[in-house]
Amino acid sequence: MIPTHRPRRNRKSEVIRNMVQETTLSVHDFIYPAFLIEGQNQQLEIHSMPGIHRFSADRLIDEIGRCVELGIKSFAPFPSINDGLKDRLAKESANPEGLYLKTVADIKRQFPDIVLMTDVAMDPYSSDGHDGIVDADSGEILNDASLEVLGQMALAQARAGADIIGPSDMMDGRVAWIRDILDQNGFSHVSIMSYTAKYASAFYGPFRDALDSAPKRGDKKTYQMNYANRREALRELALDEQEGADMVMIKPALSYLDVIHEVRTNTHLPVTAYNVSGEYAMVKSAAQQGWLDGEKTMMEVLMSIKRAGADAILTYFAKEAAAVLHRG
Ligand SMILES: NCc1[nH]cc(CCC(=O)O)c1CC(=O)O
Ligand SMILES: [Mg+2]
Repeated sequence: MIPTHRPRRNRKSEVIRNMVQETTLSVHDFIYPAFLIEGQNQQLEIHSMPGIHRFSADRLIDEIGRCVELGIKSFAPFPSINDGLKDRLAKESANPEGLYLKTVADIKRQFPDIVLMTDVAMDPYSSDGHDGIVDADSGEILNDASLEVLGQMALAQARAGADIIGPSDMMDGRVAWIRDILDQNGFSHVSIMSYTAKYASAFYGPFRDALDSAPKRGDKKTYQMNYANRREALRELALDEQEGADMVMIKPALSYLDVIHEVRTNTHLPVTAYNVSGEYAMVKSAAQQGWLDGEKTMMEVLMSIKRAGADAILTYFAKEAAAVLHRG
């Protein structure tokens, strides 16, 4: 029997393959997460994230300059805060003279046209290493008391020049709370990209190493989602839409492509995905062993996240992938 249908005809040359390609990847899709530390002229590689560094502010500004040359225009900085500045209420998070907010303001002064997305969560500044306030007796993460802290943090970030506020804390009601505080204070132009479906994931390990932000006791399962659940992501989506999120995010990305797809088909908002530290580490470590082609795997990973339905991707691969895209 001779086949009457031959899908292979649409794959017979590179030109035809490109003609019928359904999904594309561009440097505009990337948001580059970056790690900030105290000091001057510091650039320390993160052991579990080969090729990714923790930069002092001056070096981070140089790094952003290099990325801008490659066409990357969106950045998500995260601070590593000295232990002496951490406390139960994460007070340092709203200090306009602190490392994070001063650097955010500096970056915006140097690069007024880039987009800076700042992180709202207590963990980098919390002596408990949690995203919300920990009740000293019960160990419970206090939702509504945390909103006060998160709201002030978001407002301070907007004052420092943030373009997008990225609440990664998973407290209930924080999108509406932050939206209200921003609007009341003249920041109605500042966007919110909600970490809408953020799962309690082992893939955050290298990030917590980089920032020394792991929980001191317990885990994050009472606020981050159970990775067995997909419908719950749609409930979080409906709430974030109602509360005024401008964009929604799924995190992590690779083990959650079904969630990305589901969210994509259930919202008109832009959908983003966070290709997290552990996902980066997996590819890098296998590539270092010579077990995978690192570059090809990277491009396949990023394309798959777009194919699942993401409009943009937070990824540690941004710089490397931009170089590949430039090469063509
Ligand atoms: N607010 C915490 C936060 N913000 C971003 C990440 C992880 C990102 C990554 O792994 O790349 C985490 C870790 C966590 O929830 O413990
Ligand atoms: Mg929520």
